[in-house]
Amino acid sequence: MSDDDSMLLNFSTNDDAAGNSYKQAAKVTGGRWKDRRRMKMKLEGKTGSRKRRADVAGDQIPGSERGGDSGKKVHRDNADGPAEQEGPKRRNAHNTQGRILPADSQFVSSLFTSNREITTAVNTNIHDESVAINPSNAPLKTDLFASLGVSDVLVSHLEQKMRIQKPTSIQKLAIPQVIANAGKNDFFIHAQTGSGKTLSYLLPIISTILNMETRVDRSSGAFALIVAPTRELASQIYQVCSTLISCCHYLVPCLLIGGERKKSEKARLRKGCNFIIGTPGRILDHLQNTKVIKEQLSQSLRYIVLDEGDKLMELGFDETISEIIKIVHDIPINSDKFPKLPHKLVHMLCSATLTDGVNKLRNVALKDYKLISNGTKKDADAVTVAPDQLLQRITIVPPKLRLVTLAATLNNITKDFVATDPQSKTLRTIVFVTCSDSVEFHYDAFSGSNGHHKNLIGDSVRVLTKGNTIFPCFSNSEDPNMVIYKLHGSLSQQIRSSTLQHFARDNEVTKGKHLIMFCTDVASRGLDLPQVGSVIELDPPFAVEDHLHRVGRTARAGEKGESLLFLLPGEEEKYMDYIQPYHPMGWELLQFDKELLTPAFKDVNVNRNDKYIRKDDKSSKNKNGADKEYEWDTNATTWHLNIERRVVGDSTFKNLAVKGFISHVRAYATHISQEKKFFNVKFLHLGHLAKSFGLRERPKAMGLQSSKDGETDKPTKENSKNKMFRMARMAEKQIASEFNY
Ligand SMILES: Nc1ncnc2c1ncn2[C@@H]1O[C@H](COP(=O)(O)OP(=O)(O)OP(=O)(O)O)[C@@H](O)[C@H]1O
Repeated sequence: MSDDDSMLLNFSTNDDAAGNSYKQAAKVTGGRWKDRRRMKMKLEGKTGSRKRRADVAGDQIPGSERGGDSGKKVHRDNADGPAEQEGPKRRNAHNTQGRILPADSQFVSSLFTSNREITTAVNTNIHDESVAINPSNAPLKTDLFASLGVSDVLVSHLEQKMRIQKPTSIQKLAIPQVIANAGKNDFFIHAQTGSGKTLSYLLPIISTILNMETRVDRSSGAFALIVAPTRELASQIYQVCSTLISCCHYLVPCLLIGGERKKSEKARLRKGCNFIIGTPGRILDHLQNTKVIKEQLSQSLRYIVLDEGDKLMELGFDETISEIIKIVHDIPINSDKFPKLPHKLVHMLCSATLTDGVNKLRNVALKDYKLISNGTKKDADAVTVAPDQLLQRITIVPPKLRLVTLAATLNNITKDFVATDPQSKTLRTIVFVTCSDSVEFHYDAFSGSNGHHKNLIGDSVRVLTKGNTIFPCFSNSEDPNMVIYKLHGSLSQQIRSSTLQHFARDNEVTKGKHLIMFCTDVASRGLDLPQVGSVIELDPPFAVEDHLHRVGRTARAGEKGESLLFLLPGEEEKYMDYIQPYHPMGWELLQFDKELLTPAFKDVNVNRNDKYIRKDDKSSKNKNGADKEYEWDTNATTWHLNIERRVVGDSTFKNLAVKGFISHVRAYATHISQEKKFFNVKFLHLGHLAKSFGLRERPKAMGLQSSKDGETDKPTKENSKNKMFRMARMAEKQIASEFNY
């Protein structure tokens, strides 16, 4: 990999925004010192000591064929100065064949050249559209909750208030068994994502409490302790529980999660509650330090539920869980007080996927357990598959083109949504990346380009406003119907909760809009968000189980849903064979250029962030003086150039790009060992990958994160590639959750 292999040097700063003069605009601060010096000399009317050939081999000409692999020379030659390279002076340069370029040609970047070849020619797991599909996690057609032993009050509440009429298959299996066998067995509930596992443990617990026909209230003590791996999931379970028991106002739930004030949690515990729901660390903290929680649990506690068991283990909560179980076991049960409740503690473990971690937790937490699974294989090693109705798509995209292909994908989804004349509907898309820094970069890249947005919730939600042209389907005159969100573990708990709430609720701001959330795996587990039409995995997950959980945010409870997985050409292509067993209904393999970029970028005019071209260059107009329409690949290239220009011109954005890139590479090194053969940091083309963060080259010459605008970057002793590998190795040794949360 050469230093500047296919890296672009021919772009200008966004002087539009700054309103600067030509000279100021040419003050490019990024790039290598040689390039900056050459540019400075040029501006001062001096020429460089060494004349280079003026050939422009490999550069793209609008409408010309893609290809060519001689980017290196081109970029060096084109490093003269931003305005000039794309301006009229350079228009008579030669192309690869020595042909004089037409006067109205523009030089555009080499986004489409020097990319690694895609070797997968045939889809080995074709999704057959002609096969009729029954949604695998949908409610059943004939069964009723009443026949499963659910209390009458709950049944009518479910039907009338929650619009839930029929049980799903896992609920049909779990509810009667938990009601009948509680006290004799523990339970391991294992079912697909979105199949209603939450109700499959809450309904039998609440029904058992209601069916004992003993007067209970908040002072009766806590009957169930429910532990979830993330604060978001714990809050969601708390919401579901609150909604369910709103039909019996005397029952009260209590939420204990990290990030909240312990003092107010203590006060709530003191008032009394019947269900304690929380994250492991905070629950253990209260068990060890808050006297009143033990009083709440003593005598009444009968159920302990560990939701998303594998994630609890993956996040390293095994010791915490063991400690919680030990403390809880030491609290005496008074079976005389509630004789109709189970006489001993019932442990329940829930998971959509089975990992070694779950097996370990099963051994720690469950005794004499019954497996309740709606899988085809009735053993604990059954493979969980993606919901049948999920339309999985996969696209193999060269690293340089990841960002622009993502833009195209989001653009296409929006266009399709707008075509349905949504009015009061809301569409949601979740984009998964591996680390917080990458979330920050993508969030800003897709929302903060030109200040045409409205910030909400401490700037974690941005409503795009008129004039925002970041997506190719928008023009200055259109009102963009997109709201962009970010969610990751480095945000404060308050912001995380408010952002998620805003994303999940339909309101005046979100009505008729396409809501796009950039997030880490913090949103991959258990979250039940309404109308999520698409999930995009821009970065493949750290482990295949996470893939199932991520795609499981859509196609829930029988609804339709689509997901798109981005893979890189090369070793990552083999990942498809690896995940094939999880997708028995097959997938569509999309060609990123024909099926994603072309529909998004053809027949649109991508705004140039370069006023010299737009205002003075007649070549950008057609005979009638209107803007000329370019080929889709030129539009895609221009779109990408706009991002690159922003990186150069906006030091804050540049910092986000550099941090995003570095963290992305570090996170890449933390794929689990079984999957390293597909995701090995050594296979990454760092230069090309940097481009997908809007960087001209990997952040060697950019001084990593330390350089301030206008300052010269300090030379580093260590070769940046080695440094990247060293950091990756270091990161590997650290706990993987750093990147998740
Ligand atoms: N019987 C039912 N009929 C209709 N909708 C249901 C039914 N049971 C649950 N749901 C809805 O299905 C959605 C998914 O439920 P839930 O979150 O419990 O799934 P899950 O199996 O826990 O998924 P995950 O594994 O992703 O956590 C929720 O919106 C819930 O309200």
